[in-house]
Amino acid sequence: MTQEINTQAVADVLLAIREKSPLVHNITNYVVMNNTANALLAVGASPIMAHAQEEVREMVQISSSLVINIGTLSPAWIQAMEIAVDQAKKTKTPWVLDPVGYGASALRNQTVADLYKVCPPTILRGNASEIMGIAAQAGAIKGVDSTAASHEALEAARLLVNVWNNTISISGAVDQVASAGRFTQIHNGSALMTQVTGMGCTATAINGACLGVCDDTHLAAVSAMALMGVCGNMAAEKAQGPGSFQMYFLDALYQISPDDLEQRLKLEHHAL
Ligand SMILES: Nc1ncnc2c1ncn2[C@@H]1O[C@H](COP(=O)(O)OP(=O)(O)OP(=O)(O)O)[C@@H](O)[C@H]1O
Ligand SMILES: Cc1ncsc1CCO
Ligand SMILES: [Mg+2]
Repeated sequence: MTQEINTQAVADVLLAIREKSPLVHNITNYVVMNNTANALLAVGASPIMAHAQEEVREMVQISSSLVINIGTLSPAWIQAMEIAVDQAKKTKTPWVLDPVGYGASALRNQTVADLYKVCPPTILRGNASEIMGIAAQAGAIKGVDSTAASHEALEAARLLVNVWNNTISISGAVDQVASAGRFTQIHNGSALMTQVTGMGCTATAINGACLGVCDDTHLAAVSAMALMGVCGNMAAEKAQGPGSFQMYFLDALYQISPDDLEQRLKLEHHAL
């Protein structure tokens, strides 16, 4: 279902998360496991972190969405990710991929390719370099500039949307979400977010929460980056540095209201 993308629609997604508390199954990295579970709880979702091959099918079956993050890979985890994605395909559970560090090693590149072979993600959420790397691998663009700004990655996202017909979310100073025919920019956030590890991974987890309550994948992806950005603005007003920013960010996810979104959210829409 395609819905109009505006502040009210984002507020409705937030309220639905708080009302339904969707179970979000995460296979994520060691660095951010605690931060992302706390972020999901603060926004109103229910996190479960589980990566044993023996149980991931059952976890996907009872979850509203699946989040896969390749930040700290090992062979057993990769197998578990493939099993979980296979189960998500069977149960039509929406899933989000965070291709952390794509392009930095053959293992990361191969893992992403193998997961795509099982089933392409409902939402691909990465930074500009990662998205451009995946587009280059898919043959969609010619080369990768590792210092790519998110506007340079938009063309890569457009081509990936054409190949896979899914939603691509590119984070950066301005976040950009691209789906078939639609492209939304989110002008919020704070530079302090780059000084706390795993804010991108947190964004990916929040995408999982939004997908758990919203069938419109573009609206879900925009809502996630809107919540991240506005909470980033709220936290930055109080923080004295990365430590207190992390604390205030978590509080902002817990406290954020439709009014806060109304006052702060800056969305911009374009045709893709
Ligand atoms: N310069 C900036 N100004 C405002 N917000 C920013 C800036 N850079 C990043 N952000 C915000 O920080 C969050 C994470 O985005 P980022 O692009 O840093 O992800 P990432 O590179 O995947 O991070 P990581 O892998 O380290 O977790 C997003 O919500 C984004 O909007
Ligand atoms: C620092 C780091 N290393 C692997 S994953 C991760 C968290 C940010 O993505
Ligand atoms: Mg990242």
